[in-house]
Amino acid sequence: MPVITQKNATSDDIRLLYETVRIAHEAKEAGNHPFGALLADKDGNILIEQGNDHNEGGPAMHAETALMLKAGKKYSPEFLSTCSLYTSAEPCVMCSGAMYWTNVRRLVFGITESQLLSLTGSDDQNPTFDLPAVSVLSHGQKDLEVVGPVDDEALVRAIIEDHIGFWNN
Ligand SMILES: Nc1ccnc(=O)[nH]1
Repeated sequence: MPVITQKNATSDDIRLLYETVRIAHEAKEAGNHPFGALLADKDGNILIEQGNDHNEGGPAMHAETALMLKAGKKYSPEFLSTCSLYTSAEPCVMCSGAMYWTNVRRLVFGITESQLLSLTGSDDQNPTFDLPAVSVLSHGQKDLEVVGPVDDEALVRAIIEDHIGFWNN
């Protein structure tokens, strides 16, 4: 069985989650869904940024999956095992899978998928799952660290802001 460690966010994690809020906002301004993700190295340097890209890539082009596809092409699995995936909203089953296969071993997310579901409802464009990433990842074979949801009111408000009034539910 894999070891899934759940930890609290560090101040660096919070800083990088605010960056995902900015990326999500930029995605929304570009006509995509308000989701943002980034890959950071173990020192907290941003290596790749990626917003939701469904306009170009279709409905499966979630920010996290798009990010993992780029990361897996650019870096070795050994290096990626030392990196973290940061995302404004908890990755869905597809994106958790993309993280797993790309060999990124640390996940940091802001709000849960369940919280996201309460924002999107059954919107045609984003009929959100209600499945914790840990539930997916705990069925794999890799040891991973998961941080989230983050208990920081200001950050949660910042994440949610771009979703309010966005979804038809
Ligand atoms: N967590 C996410 C849900 C839906 N779309 C995304 O790009 N990301």
